[in-house]
Amino acid sequence: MEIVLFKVSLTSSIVLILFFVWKVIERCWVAPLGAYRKLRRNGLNGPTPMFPLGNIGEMQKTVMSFSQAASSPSKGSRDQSVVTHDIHSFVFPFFAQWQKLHGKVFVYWLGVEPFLYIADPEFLKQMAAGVVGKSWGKPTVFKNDREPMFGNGLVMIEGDEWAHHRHVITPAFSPANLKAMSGFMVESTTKMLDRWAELVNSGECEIDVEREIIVTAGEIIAKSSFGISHEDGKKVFNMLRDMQITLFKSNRFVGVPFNQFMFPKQAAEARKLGKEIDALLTSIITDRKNTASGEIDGKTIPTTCTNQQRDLLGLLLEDDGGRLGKTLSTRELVDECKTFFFGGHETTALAIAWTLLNLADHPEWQEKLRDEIRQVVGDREVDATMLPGLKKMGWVMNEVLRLYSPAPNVQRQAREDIRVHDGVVIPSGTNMWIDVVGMHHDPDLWGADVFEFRPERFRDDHLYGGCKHKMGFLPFGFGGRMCIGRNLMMMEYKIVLTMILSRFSFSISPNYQHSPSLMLSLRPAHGLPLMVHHL
Ligand code: HEM
Repeated sequence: MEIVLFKVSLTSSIVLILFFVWKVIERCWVAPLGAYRKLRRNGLNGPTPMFPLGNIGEMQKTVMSFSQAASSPSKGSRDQSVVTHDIHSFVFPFFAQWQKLHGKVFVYWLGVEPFLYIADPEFLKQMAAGVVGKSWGKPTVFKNDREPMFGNGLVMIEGDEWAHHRHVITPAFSPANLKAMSGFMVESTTKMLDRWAELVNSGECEIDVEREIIVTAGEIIAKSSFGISHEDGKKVFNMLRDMQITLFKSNRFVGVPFNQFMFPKQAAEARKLGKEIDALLTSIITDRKNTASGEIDGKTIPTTCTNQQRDLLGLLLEDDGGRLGKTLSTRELVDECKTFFFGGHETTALAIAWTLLNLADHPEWQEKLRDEIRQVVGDREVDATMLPGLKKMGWVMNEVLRLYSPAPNVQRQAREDIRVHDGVVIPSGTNMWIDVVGMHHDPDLWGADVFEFRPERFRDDHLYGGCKHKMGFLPFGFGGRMCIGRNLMMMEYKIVLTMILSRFSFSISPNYQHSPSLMLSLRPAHGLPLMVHHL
């Protein structure tokens, strides 16, 4: 009997081990090889991958040799004190190199995941023509990787679920609703500028404006999203930032099978932070829901207290005959609040920070914007109604979003086969990496002055800045999945910049090193120290 039992358990263990080995082989070689052959049959080629790492090894080597060349004092090296806008080969050296060999559309591999690289707006136009918003997917590898940040929020969900969330959330971002948030922006910016004034008065004129503005934008988005009190806001903000840093440290091998086991400490830390953040947001949302329903612990509360706050969460909770926020569960609202935070604060802050760098480099544009502010705002406190009058500021914003797009790429996944043109079909499951920085710095699209800071290119063509192709300027993405927060961003950008320019002038600090780098967003690798002076 014992021998029989032993044989049965031995056989099941062997079967289990064989099954596991087969799964590994299938995941690491068979499935990727099948996808690789299918892509080649469809005329989509690129650098040769080495499974299971794909092209990650080559990418890391290119980055290393590029950084060594950039830091070497030999002839031809890059002077980091000079603000050159020719940054594509600096931010994505491997894409710049592969473009030379394979053109503006090719396939590369992150681990066992194929990515279709696209920097050709005409190809993008043809590809996107027949795909509606809810038919786009998001790369599964990033969904897993960024789950603690975005959960099942709008950035990550797909299909009917995405259509439902987008439909519920869109009205909250209407210009009329956003107007109520300008007060948060003025309040937090005043606090930041008072701090700058103290520093300057005490003789400390060098300020890392990137750090300062990221903190302020975090505070603004926390207030605009969930309207929480300063202390709660700070707590959620710090936890969300810690999580972002933890996740960034552990995402070097995205797409490589079992990569989640490579950084167990960071993964556990992110999970722990994720749970704490979710618990705090859940309690905030539950309180707000109870307040909205007019009941706390079964007791009716006075109607004067049930008026929802005019922040995004309040707008999503507003009862509109059962059509709006009531249809999002607390869990879904938690994920959307996290999504607004991560999708909204760093991108907006970086747009402002890169603008300050460019204005520091072009004092004549500081003056032009100050003149405009004097005419449009005068001595009054800036508010949302004045912003459309700040036209030149709009050109500057677009030019900065072109040269230093805080979202340097757009990521999508084909949920079904997509026919681009005769002979080229993108197979279902293929991920897409649309290289926004590549297109924004392409002389074929922008002409010989592509690397110059020339906001006036948006004077004559305020939507596309004279780009030769309408899909060549994509700071907020494209189609039905385009950024939902762009109006909020524009409002914050203009309010914060108006307030800074009205109180201070600035120039580039001798300690600034120009190194735009990819850290989820496009950031200055060594901060952004400017010399700040009272006007
Ligand atoms: C300079 C500032 C910003 C930039 C450059 C930016 C850029 C982008 C880009 C490129 C996308 C992807 C679009 C696509 O797939 O086609 C996106 C999506 C999104 N953004 Fe923004 N964004 C900014 C500010 C904001 C703000 C302030 C918020 C909200 C508070 C926000 C919330 C979102 C959300 C929720 C999505 C997902 C939309 C969807 O898939 O339906 N963004 N953004």
